[in-house]
Amino acid sequence: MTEKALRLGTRRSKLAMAQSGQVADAVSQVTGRPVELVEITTYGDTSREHLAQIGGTGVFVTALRDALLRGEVDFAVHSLKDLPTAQPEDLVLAAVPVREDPRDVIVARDARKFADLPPGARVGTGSPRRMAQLNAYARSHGLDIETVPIRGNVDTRIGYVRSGELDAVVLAAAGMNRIGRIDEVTDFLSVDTVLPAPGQGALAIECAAADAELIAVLAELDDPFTRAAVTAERSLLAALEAGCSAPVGALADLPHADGQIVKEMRLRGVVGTTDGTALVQLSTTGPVPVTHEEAVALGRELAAEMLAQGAAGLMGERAH
Ligand SMILES: NCc1[nH]cc(CCC(=O)O)c1CC(=O)O
Repeated sequence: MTEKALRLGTRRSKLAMAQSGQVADAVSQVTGRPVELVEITTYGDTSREHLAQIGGTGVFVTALRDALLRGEVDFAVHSLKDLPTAQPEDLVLAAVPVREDPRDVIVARDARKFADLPPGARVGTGSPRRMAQLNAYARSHGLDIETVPIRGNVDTRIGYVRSGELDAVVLAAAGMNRIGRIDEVTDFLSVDTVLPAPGQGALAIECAAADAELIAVLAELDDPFTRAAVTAERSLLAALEAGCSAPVGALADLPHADGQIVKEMRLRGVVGTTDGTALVQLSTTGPVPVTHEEAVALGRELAAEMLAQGAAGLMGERAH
């Protein structure tokens, strides 16, 4: 007797296929059912226009969500940092698995560290958040670098370094890990230097709100701490009224996790101008949130403090 396969909708990119494959294995384990990958092409995969012009990374998500809503697939896996903060009514985040390394990394020529890049170094990134923080660090440490806007998948981005067109590119550690290319990283950027995007390194497993049976099994893959952390980070992003391409970094973690039981969660947030001349960076701590509402409140609280310090003015036209 063969059980009917669960259908997992996925984008075709190397990163999407890698993370969908890993989740497929985990779901197979907990459900005892085979999982079949269903490839879905999104507008973001075929368009060459700059992401900002086609409405941010949300475009990657829309086609998957449409397939879920039409019942063509049973569930989908997203990079949490690419998910818009508004949750569609008929879909639920059934699981947020344990987060991987949230840091940004660089892949640089001659195995360079960020702080050792030669004068005039050209550093590729299409992310205003990365530009703002790298330029701010460079200014305060007397580093002479130029950030260069690029887009494209991981292969394309690393290709700019291999061809000599750029001295370094910035990527997410989690993505490099998932596609098996972590060995090519030449420097892991401390979160004290560059706060990651809200939700970076975490995955979201989404399915139809009506599919109670599937929701119940997917819940086994949920990590409550990761979920609380990314909820606080995304609440901050939403309360700043910023989109996924805004220059906003956020990370919720445990302040002193060295072997002790920690009851406090720290939420850090940053907003800045892409040239790095102005940054608003603040943090707050609260009891480890046990409810969704507590995590949301922590994010809102920090956003209010950041707005009081002029955060809105630094986000420019990207604020909406
Ligand atoms: N914006 C694309 C994207 N979405 C998620 C990841 C990496 C994996 C993750 O952060 O979970 C990446 C690539 C990158 O930023 O280098």
